[in-house]
Amino acid sequence: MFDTSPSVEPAPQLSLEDYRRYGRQMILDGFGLEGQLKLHQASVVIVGAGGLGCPALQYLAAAGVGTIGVIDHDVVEMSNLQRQVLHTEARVGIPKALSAAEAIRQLNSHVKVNPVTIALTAENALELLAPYDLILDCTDNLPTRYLLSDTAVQLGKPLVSGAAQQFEGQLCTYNLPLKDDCEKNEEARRGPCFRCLFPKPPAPELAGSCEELGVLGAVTGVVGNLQALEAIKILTGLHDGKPSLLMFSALGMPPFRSVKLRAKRATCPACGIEGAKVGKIEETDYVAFCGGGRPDWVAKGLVEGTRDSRIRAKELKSALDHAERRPRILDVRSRTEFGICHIPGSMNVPIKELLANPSSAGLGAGSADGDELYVVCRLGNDSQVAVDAMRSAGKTGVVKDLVGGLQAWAREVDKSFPIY
Ligand SMILES: Nc1ncnc2c1ncn2[C@@H]1O[C@H](COP(=O)(O)OP(=O)(O)OP(=O)(O)O)[C@@H](O)[C@H]1O
Repeated sequence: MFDTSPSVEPAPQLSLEDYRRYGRQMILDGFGLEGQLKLHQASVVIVGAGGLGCPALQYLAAAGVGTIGVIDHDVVEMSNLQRQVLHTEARVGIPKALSAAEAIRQLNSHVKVNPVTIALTAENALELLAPYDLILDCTDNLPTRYLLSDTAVQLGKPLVSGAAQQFEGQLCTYNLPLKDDCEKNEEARRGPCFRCLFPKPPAPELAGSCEELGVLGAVTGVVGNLQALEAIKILTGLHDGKPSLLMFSALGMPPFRSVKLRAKRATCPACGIEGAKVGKIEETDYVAFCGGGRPDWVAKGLVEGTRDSRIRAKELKSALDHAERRPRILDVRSRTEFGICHIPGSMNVPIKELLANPSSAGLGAGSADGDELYVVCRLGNDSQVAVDAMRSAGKTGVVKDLVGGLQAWAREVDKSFPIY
């Protein structure tokens, strides 16, 4: 017997153009019209429109995710174009969130894009992330990673986190809704959070940045694409709901390895059953918690109360030209680097030596403890660590570090300065 009763047609909610555009993925087993409609109704927020965020955004927009938020406080620079594939030469200097939004509109005008051009901080994270179903961590610093994880736990949302450096990358979804778990408790039905895996941040000297260590653009492309794929699988129900940590090494054979993750840590202060009240972690100073150099959204003075310990390149130039008593400059790079180039009249105390004895640093011949002292390095990270150490060791008077280091000096003050 054939079933001759009329089939119940789903109310068509996609336009004819949508069927043409998304047909190749809609014919996949397990995806179908239903999968496309789920993407259509979904909202995803991407924090960081850099090396990971650009490919992730591109594939999520192309796949037809209905609403996409893009949060990034930085502007496009020429050195970004090697891997941040949504930005262009013509958009150097404009905010990355706006540049990415423009690229997405050109790719898929049906996607609703919400660009946000300020940094995600403990003060605004709940408000900025709450409207979305799923969060992508495409950032490059530990304070933001802990902040995103804690906020995702608090909001009960999955966090697809990517990382890439040099030839290597990592992918993990935190707070993943589990499928093969019959626990009744909603909180227990989620996978581990970032704090479960990394209860303590690594020592600052072990957490290098792409700016310092380099990264191959295609590596961020691989990880960013995997983040988009993971998000699509979760949103359409194709994900197996088993948390794992995927490691990628471009030079390894095989290049991919993955480890299964166990349940969340019972004692995790963010999400563990025995921890503090779930999702109610009290952390607010994520930068202090992680130690080390401040991320650029703090360093550039984008957060209240951080400006007074820093000086910009043009201000330093003016202080050197006009001060009655010439301020001293302390260069904390290695002796080799100092030998290549330095601002005339600078003293050199390499950062390691300075940290071993911060109380006497900066006191060159003929100087007094209260003199103005400006600390410089190549990029503006070690100089912050130096200033913090000197202050903690009781140094008084004006002690500031140069924002963006000698690279900023070469960019903004002395174009012929031979910084490498
Ligand atoms: N708290 C934050 N809020 C918003 N965006 C963030 C935050 N932390 C980092 N980001 C953004 O994440 C992105 C990380 O991408 P990536 O490391 O490729 O870029 P980059 O910082 O421009 O690189 P480089 O360090 O080489 O200059 C950056 O665009 C950065 O501005």
